[in-house]
Amino acid sequence: MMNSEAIPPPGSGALLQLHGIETSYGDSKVLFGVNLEIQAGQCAALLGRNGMGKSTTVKTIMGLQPLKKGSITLRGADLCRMRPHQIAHAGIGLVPEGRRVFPNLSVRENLIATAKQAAHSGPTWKLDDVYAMFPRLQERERHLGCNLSGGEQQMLAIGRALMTNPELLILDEATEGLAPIVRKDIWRCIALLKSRGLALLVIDKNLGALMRVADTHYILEKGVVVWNGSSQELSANPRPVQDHIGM
Ligand SMILES: Nc1ncnc2c1ncn2[C@@H]1O[C@H](COP(=O)(O)OP(=O)(O)OP(=O)(O)O)[C@@H](O)[C@H]1O
Repeated sequence: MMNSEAIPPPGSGALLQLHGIETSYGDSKVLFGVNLEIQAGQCAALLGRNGMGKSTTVKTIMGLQPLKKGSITLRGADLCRMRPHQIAHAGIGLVPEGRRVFPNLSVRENLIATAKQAAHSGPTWKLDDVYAMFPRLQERERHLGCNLSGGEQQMLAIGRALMTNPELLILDEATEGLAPIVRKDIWRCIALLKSRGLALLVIDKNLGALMRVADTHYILEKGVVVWNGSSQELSANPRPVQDHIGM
């Protein structure tokens, strides 16, 4: 197990590195020095009870919430002064909580709207690749985003993020509110993405599924990483989950 103080300083070779990040909403501080890192091609899980700062961490990474203190680097490049579209361009794709597909665009238009060239040399995603992963989206190609089921919207949100050709994909509660069979499909897709070399940061309530796919886990409590370690460490000793998440 590594505790959060053991995270090396910026520029240590990780794909994504958060070092001591602090974020507030107005006067109310929510993140108190979060340390986290993800290696290329690895999957990290961000765990914690409701309101502990998981989505705020994601919003801060994406430049959607201003960083008060600390540093965020992608392959050593400083993201702190970048705007959200520049961060996306640098190689981070986001599947946001609540999906947020464009309701008045068709499936195809939603996918094409975010398409861009990869900023890296890894495998790239085109429309046909997304359709191969989610045949249902091809069947519904001409339907508007607002007319899709929750599961189809989630597939579209993932497909849209993949069309930006990220090196790191962040999924915030991607299986929330979906039927079990659709959830299974989303987990299958997450495992496939990992096997294709994409790095992932996943927030989800399903610890069992996370244990199967994640290499490392970070537990957030009141805006601080209180434990981090591997799936093996967590299965050998589930105490941190009992203590900090209550599962
Ligand atoms: N836009 C906002 N304005 C003010 N406070 C906010 C805002 N968004 C979140 N917060 C507060 O920040 C804290 C962390 O919220 P956050 O959404 O990051 O938690 P979370 O761990 O993702 O939980 P959840 O699973 O409920 O989304 C909470 O106390 C929340 O009430």
